[in-house]
Amino acid sequence: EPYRVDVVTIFPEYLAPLRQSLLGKAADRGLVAVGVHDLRQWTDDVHRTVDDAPYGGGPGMVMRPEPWARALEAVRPPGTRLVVPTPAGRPFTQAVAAEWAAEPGLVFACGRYEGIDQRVADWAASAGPVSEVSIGDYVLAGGESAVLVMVEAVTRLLPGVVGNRESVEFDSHADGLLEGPSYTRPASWRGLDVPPVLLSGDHAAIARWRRAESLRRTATRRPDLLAALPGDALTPAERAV
Ligand SMILES: Nc1cc(-c2cccs2)n[nH]1
Repeated sequence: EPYRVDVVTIFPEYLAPLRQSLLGKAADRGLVAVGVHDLRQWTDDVHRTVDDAPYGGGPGMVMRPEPWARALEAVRPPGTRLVVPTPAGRPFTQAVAAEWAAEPGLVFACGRYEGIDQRVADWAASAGPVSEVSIGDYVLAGGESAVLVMVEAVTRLLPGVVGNRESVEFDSHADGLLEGPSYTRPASWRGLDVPPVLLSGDHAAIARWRRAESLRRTATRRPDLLAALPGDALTPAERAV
């Protein structure tokens, strides 16, 4: 029973990468099943209209509800989470990705920046969970790029998709901290040397050094993550720094 991902969009060709590389292998191995659906298939006028002017005025266009309801009724298995990318959404985080990876699958509704008629999300809630999520505080022209991001973040957490399980468990953000620097050969490169501890073979010292680098980088680049850590995440010694 592969993890099922369905995407409804007016730019189906934009989602072609979902069949490539990391996801491609996973799809070939039956771990993930991807369906991409053109919203216009569910329009009923000769011009295949999907959007209209916003009630209350304002710039841009809003996507009409009826084509969306028909598409979702056709595509969304009962109980499956509907994900709606939007700059006005709750943050999509590694923790959210892990939660969704534990479910049977996802349906994504790709809207335009001005949005989809709100009644679609309200109506869809009767057939399963609905998550309006943001992948960051910047504005895209449409949800398609956000879907590519979220599908990659979620499917790489599925068992068997990423070869080396450890590399997933030691991701940045997995322990709430940023990953520190990585190095490989040569030991000395253009006058720059790899930190000697990494060549020492002293695995306890290496683990300590890596933890310290991770904390330092998190404090420097993402103090917000540090503040959000649970009370027992840092040892008293680490908190004192
Ligand atoms: N995080 C985020 C999502 C979006 C859009 C989703 C749909 C249209 S624009 N912009 N930024």
